[in-house]
Amino acid sequence: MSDLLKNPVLGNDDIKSEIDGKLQQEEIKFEGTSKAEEREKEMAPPNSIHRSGSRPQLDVSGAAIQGNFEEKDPTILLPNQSDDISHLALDIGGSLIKLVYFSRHEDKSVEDKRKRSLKQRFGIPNGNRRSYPILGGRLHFVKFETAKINECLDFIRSKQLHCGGMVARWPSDGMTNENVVVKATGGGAFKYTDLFKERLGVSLDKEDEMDCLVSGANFLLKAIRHEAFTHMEGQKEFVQIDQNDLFPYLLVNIGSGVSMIKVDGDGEFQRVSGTNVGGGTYWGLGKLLTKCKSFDDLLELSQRGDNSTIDMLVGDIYGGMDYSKIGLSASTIASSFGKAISENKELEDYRPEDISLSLLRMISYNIGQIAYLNALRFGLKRIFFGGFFIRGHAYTMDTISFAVDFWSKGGAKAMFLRHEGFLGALGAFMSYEKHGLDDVMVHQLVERFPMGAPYVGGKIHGPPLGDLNEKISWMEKFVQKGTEIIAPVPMSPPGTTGLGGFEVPLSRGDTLRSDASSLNVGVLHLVPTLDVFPLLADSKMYEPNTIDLSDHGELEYWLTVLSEHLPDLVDKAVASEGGTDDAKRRGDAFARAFSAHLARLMEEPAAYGKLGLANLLELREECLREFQFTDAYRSIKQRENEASLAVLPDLLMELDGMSEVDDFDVFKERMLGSGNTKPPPHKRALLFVDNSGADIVLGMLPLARELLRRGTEVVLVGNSLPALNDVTAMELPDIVAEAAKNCDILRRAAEAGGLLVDAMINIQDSSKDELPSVPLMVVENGCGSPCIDLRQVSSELAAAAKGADLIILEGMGRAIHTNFNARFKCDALKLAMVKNQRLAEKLLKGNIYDCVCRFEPAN
Ligand SMILES: CC(C)(COP(=O)(O)O)[C@@H](O)C(=O)NCCC(=O)O
Ligand SMILES: [Mn+2]
Repeated sequence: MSDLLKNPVLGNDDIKSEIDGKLQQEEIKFEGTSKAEEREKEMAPPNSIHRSGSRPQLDVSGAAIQGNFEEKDPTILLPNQSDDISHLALDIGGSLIKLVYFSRHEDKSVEDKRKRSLKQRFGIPNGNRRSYPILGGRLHFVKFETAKINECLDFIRSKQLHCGGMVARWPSDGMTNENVVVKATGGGAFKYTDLFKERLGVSLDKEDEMDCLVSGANFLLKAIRHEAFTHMEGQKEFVQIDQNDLFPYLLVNIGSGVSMIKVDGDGEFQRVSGTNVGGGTYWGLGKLLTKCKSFDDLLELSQRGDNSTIDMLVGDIYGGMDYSKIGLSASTIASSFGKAISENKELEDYRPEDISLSLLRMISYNIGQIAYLNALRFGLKRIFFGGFFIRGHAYTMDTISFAVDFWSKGGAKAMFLRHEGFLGALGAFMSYEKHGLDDVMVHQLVERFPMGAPYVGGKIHGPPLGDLNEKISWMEKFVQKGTEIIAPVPMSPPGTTGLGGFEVPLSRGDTLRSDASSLNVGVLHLVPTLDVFPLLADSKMYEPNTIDLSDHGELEYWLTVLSEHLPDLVDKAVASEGGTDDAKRRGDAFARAFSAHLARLMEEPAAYGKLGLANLLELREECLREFQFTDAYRSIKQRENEASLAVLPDLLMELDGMSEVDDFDVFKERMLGSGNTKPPPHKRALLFVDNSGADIVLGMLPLARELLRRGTEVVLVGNSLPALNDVTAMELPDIVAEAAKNCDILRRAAEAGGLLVDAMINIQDSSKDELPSVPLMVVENGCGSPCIDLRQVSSELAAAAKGADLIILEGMGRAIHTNFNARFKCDALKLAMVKNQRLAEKLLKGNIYDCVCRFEPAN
């Protein structure tokens, strides 16, 4: 099916950088429009990323009542409000405060003529974004120690999370906090009511803890693709939950104490059991026995422990033998802490490490066992474990998993949740009447992992980061201290507890993570305009990534490739911002941040969820944007486009002079037919374009022209945000307009597609009396990466796809790294140059710079 050919036109990454004008930084302002903002609006690509300014402020200019004036509490819209305004919910537990807040951003997408004409053509309804409730923004997850509640209050104040959200109540309470009510659950919601009123002026609206745990868990399991995972013998495996087959399940929440809840549906549950031996027990007893100051220290200690010095093992009783008749190996714990009774030792004679591990195993095993017995009692196959006791700690999870596996004889599996500690807080958030999350779909959520935000799923330390400058300083500080942020190093095999039965861990220390410093929780972006690409043959089975990074060798290889490319990318990024000192400082911070991501992923590949190469490449782009490099290749792209446009007329002449277009068997037959049969042209082709310059101008546009000539409508699908030298949807109309000056076919089609509205002035050979042409259109794909995950594309692409019967995916990122194995409902052509020797050999049995042309006709 796959042919390898040489093609000099596709792909071009070897381009030198050039200094470009620096983008002015965003200014937060209250009224009017600053020059900086006007400039940014002009330059911002559709749905451009938000550039966070300093502290969020309310801009009440232009405030207007939405809906009925007679209503008691009408909604007031703040049209000029441009920064984070949040909804906040809290879970105040005995040990930790968990906080979930939502920040909404101004919709910066530009409704230009191209978009208006697309909307008409594809029947996209106006305002597919609900004006209220809030949707389109970010969900943040933050935690604090309850003992340091003042830090939490400072954080809320500094971010103004207590200011009541996007709506103010009319008319009496306006923008003051007086009648602002914050949803809260957990015992602290009662205990700290007065403190919140005193310090922040807000009232805590108490929500039932069990209600919250269940609705938080249900939301996560339905809305996040890789939320649940199993953890056995050090191996983490993500589990795809079928939304329609979620219930019933047992939810085990391990906080200070433990609740076991049988969940039968949304809001349908029963607390069937629990145990008072939980996280508080581990911490409390551990503190007394080891003098450890914190839970995390205690957990850390356990990693160096050997519990056999203190636990009584089956072998201790049976003279080193297994008790195989009842399935107990010699190394099975017969009695936790049991050795202490027969030895003439005092507490000081035991190592704190051993005590901590013994305690951890005792408690985790006990919870796992009770959970399984309850699952058995109610015939539940699935058990999900949450709560901050787990802390992503490999040993804890392995111990719980072992207990469930052992007692169920392999019939039941323990599953864990990435947002383990935030179930209650999320549930409290869900209890706001209008939060907009009720019917969020998996494909509308994108998780991102911003760097430099110690409060975002990170360790509890330092003041909240306000702006980019603080973030950069934070990165610099870490580097100076030589801690945490380290360059990628050759890695050891993925961590394993080597549990292999309920035995002494074979490996510990470095390979066992306590994970207290990185909770593996990112920021959840809600993007209501994302859709599943409707032409996927089977969206449930679709896997965008071709290369599986769970293979250790692949992971190491690609992390090294990205690490080696970093200096060159930083040079380009800094040059794209004028090479100023500020740009250099940001470039440095970006390099450190991205290196830290790579180091983190080397250490724990599944830290950010299921990892594929596409995620890595996207992470790099996101990281660039985080440090305000909005388009590192901007001037390089421009120069390449200009150079290519200059030779386009010659190429078109050459192509027109050819008797037959270079082609391959099946595609050729589909396009040109054989013998006397002339196949009908495709109705509409979607061309997923890739790079700027020769790639688009001399490759994809001439291909589009051939299709148009045959009467096929052409939709050019470009990126929503810049990524490397990829051409964006915003840039395409100008490129097409330039190309159209040399080509009637392109010109008429672009005109018919609404692309040339403003750009028709200099057309040299326009004749007015031509027949109307099939249209050439441009849509954005919803991505800002060199790869594309077709489960999450823009609504305009999804709409355009509905009438398409040919898909052309072009470029290494879109056609090889992702979608190489994707199957579609219609004809699909995958074209790419392979710019990596190893990939060329392994995947295609070819060589670097070979080109792939893969044609897969519709079934
Ligand atoms: C980043 C890319 C996917 C972009 O390729 P494109 O999609 O533009 O063809 C590709 O250049 C890539 O995989 N680069 C790393 C390969 C290497 O340098 O070996
Ligand atoms: Mn590209």
